[in-house]
Amino acid sequence: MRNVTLILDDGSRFSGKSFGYEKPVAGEVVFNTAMTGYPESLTDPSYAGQLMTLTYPLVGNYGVPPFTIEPNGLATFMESEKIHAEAIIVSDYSYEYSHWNAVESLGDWLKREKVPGITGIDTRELTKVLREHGVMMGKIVFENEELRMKNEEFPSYSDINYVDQVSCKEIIHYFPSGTSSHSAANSSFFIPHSSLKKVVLVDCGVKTNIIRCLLKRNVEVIRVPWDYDYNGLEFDGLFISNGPGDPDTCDAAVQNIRKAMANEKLPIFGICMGNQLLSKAGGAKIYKLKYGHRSHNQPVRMVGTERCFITSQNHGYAVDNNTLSADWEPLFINMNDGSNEGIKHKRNPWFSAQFHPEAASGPTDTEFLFDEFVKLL
Ligand SMILES: NC(=O)CC[C@H](N)C(=O)O
Repeated sequence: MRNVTLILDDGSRFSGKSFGYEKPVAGEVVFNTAMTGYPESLTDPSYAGQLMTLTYPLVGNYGVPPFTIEPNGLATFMESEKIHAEAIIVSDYSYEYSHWNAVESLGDWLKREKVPGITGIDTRELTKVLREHGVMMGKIVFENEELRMKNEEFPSYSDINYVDQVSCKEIIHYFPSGTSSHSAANSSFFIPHSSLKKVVLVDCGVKTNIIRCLLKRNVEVIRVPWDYDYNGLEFDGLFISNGPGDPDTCDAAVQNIRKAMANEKLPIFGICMGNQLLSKAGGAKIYKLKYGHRSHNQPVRMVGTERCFITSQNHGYAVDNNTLSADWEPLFINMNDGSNEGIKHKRNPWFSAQFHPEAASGPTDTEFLFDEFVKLL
């Protein structure tokens, strides 16, 4: 097992061993405190550009499910078509695995997808450093390659438009019957008539379980590239997806949402990046959290009620509640740090959640938000 060093932007170093693909990588080092869910998290496009540290110490013991694809083109058990995180950092990788649905080990999957995995890292100490300092860039350097990497600059996470890298490049039309069709984004696309409600899904890096949650509610989903102007199409609702990176790099999406808002009756629902882009379209500002929310047990309160939900989360930016205009109000608030967890318009059917109601992985307690959206269509 090759020795590796994780070097943070502030100079801190952590030594470990490689159990994945051997390739030096750099990215924003973040931590996730969930106890399970590495197949879903690794394939969540919102982790693009990030080195994912898992604080739960024992990782890999339930292996990896098969990468089977459904007739509609969606992966059965994964959240996208490949691993998007730059690397995974764990304390104690389990070489043995056992699970009814496992077909390979985490290490073999990482090697196949050319993604580094490192074990033997004191993830408790690493997380303490990130909590004190805030998230920072880091690189994984392999033994005997230190010199080559030494003078390489850390890229700046917030300057890169990761959404553009992970969004679909063509329009994909999904039907609840379990099929799909593709059209080039520059063709004159029209939505064929059917009796079902149609949702345009702005793909900033959508997780497949969001598409599954919509299809399960018997709506057609028209998935479009993040910067596609869908405003000439005929549809019943607009959905804005999760996605990686800084929402300030996604201006084209914000402009299109603003145009869509000319129709005050059009239902709009956003998740995570979708909450941030809807907020920006409404005039609010976004800031970067010190170390983000990445876990399965983030408590949020529905504003105006005493109802609290345990949610699955993965975000590093947040909407500044103080910058919401008079037409908008917070819909959910984080019980740990008081930050915004969703917004809603006071008159129009427009709302969003900073957390993940589709879970995958994590608790499904807030999946009812999809029901609320579909009822509005
Ligand atoms: N999962 C997401 O959509 C994350 C949104 C954004 N990239 C953030 O980190 O805040």
